[in-house]
Amino acid sequence: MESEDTETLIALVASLLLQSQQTPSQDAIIDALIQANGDATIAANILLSLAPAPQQTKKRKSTDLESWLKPKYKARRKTVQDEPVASTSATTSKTTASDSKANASRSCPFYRPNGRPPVVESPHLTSFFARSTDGFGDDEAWQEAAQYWYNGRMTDPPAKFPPEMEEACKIVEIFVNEEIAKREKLFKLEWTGSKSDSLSWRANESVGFHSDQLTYLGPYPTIASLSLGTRRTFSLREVVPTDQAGVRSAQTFNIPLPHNSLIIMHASCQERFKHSIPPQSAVDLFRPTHSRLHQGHHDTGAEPSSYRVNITFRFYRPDFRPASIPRCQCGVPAILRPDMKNRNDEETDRYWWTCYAGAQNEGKGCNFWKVMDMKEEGRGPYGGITESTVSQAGTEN
Ligand SMILES: O=C(O)CCC(=O)C(=O)O
Ligand SMILES: [Fe+2]
Repeated sequence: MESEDTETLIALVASLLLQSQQTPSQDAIIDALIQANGDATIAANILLSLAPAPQQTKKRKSTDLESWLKPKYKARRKTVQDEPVASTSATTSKTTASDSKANASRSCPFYRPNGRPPVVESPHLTSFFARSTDGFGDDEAWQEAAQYWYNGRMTDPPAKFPPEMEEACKIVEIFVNEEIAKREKLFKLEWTGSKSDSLSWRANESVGFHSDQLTYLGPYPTIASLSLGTRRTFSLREVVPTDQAGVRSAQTFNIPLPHNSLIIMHASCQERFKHSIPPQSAVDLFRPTHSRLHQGHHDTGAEPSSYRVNITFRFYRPDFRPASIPRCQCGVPAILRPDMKNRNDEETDRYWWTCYAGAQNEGKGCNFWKVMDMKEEGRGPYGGITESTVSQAGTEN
């Protein structure tokens, strides 16, 4: 029994119950499996014999779970795929954006992810905005790309930047480009300017350790992230390459993000670090300096609150335009991830295109996996945005 995979057992019990149209909670299934000593058929029968009554979810002592299932159960819930490498890849700053930007975000539609995302546990509300037809001229391809924001799930077209966000975006762009210009080291694969085509808005409790997917951003992106409201901590953890694993351990940097601060994840941050907003049992209440009244919404006044809004600015690169993104057998755009564990220098960097459909299908995707070949795929050139590209990216209708 111990050799059985917990996930498989749970899935087996659930499938045995399909006919009965019973959908017991995962805890109830685990409970029944414990009672049945790991036999899925017996566990299913136990659940079937229980009327849909409260006993069904009755929990055993946690020590049972601890001793028998917890290690595997925990692994399933693990929020990271790789283990924790080094360089200074992020800068923070107080921004000049005013509190009114928070007001703007309150009018946004939002999406609450259903259930538990399989890779990153992130209890937050999130919404995505795309800059009005800023997708390089005439097509709305970037709008389509943005539709896959929610864990690979196709959604309605994203909202366009409201005027307040457009204003905030322009302030952030100037600031980010000044910071990029100050940096001495430029990676060969990085772009030397940044223009934001998309905004994602999150009202967070926490976000698990992850590196942002590079699908439409390409390698070595610059990502700027504005924090409004309650101060939280931004954790940055190195991913130590496999060949250095025994030699040094991962470093974690904890960076406070007070209200109205901007953190810039510079080129190489997504390749070498994972970031998170860890859960906090106690937070300092944010005391707004003025009323947060917004048209059509309940006036929350200037009451202290534990609310935090994060607005992330991303530049969708033209050489990663949606039409050029490979689709897997599931018909969903593949996602681009760096090989974080096997990178020692830029020359040997590798990126993978992989199936993302599983994020919406209980982990069941296809086996699509392909190393990105920048040359063959016609991507680049890198090392800078030409003047004409900048102005093209900046075209607004
Ligand atoms: O809330 C934050 O500051 C981080 C959000 C984040 O990591 C993301 O949107 O990818
Ligand atoms: Fe992120």
